Amino acid sequence: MISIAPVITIDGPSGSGKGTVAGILAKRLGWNLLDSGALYRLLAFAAHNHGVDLTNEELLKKLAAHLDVQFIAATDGQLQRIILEGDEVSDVIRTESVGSGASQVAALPAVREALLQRQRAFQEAPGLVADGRDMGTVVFPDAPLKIFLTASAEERARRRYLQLKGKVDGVSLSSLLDEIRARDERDTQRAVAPLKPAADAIQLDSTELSIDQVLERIMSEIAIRDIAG
Ligand SMILES: Nc1ncnc2c1ncn2[C@@H]1O[C@H](COP(=O)(O)OP(=O)(O)OP(=O)(O)O)[C@@H](O)[C@H]1O
Ligand SMILES: Nc1ccn([C@H]2C[C@H](O)[C@@H](COP(=O)(O)O)O2)c(=O)n1
Repeated sequence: MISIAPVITIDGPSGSGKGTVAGILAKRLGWNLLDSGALYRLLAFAAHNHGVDLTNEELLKKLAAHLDVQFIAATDGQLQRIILEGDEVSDVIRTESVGSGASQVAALPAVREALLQRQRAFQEAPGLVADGRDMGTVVFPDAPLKIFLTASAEERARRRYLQLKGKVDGVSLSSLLDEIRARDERDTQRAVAPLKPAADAIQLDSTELSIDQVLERIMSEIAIRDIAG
């Protein structure tokens, strides 16, 4: 009998806490992790390095298909590391400008198609926690547990501000709020795989919840479904 590794999908807008929660959950369950947003960020970053325009769908499709990237799993006390063309880029791809570039290339159908199989290849035993925008709707439509994590734009900008303050020069709460709203607009309004909850997703608003409270809710959904052994 072929057994397919179970997938937990966590989709939602920027700053809702998907990446944080997915990382902790994967570690707790001992499962694999797919940070799908990192793939779009890596593509935007590589395009910039190679002088490829973010509207050139044909060249971006080729770049996406040949992206030389390695994800090194988190170890005790260390987050997952990301290597692009031999260089560690774990931090440099996290800026809001790379995020905005990622959101632009992610709107191109040929780019999404080129990255689809690469994302599905992360579905390996004993299981996968995948976070992004279309994990539950397009990439893993049969996942036994789908979470759609949200928070108000103001709270998400506040979280991002706290995250970047002291690390990045010139961050302001109001410009972060503008950038988050612009990214929400692009990610929800694009024609292909827009950000939206899957019909069978559990919607969780984390505006008033701590990270631990979000995890607790998800752990109880995992227990109800008995999907983590
Ligand atoms: N429930 C929460 N309460 C307070 N802070 C939170 C909560 N969830 C996440 N955070 C913090 O908010 C920031 C953004 O979280 P995270 O990067 O996980 O969001 P994200 O949804 O993955 O964003 P993106 O899609 O842009 O990568 C981090 O500093 C994280 O620690
Ligand atoms: N499954 C995904 C993941 C990400 N994107 C796009 C849209 C985001 O604005 C951008 C960066 O993602 P983040 O790292 O902030 O989660 O990438 C997407 O379209 N589909």
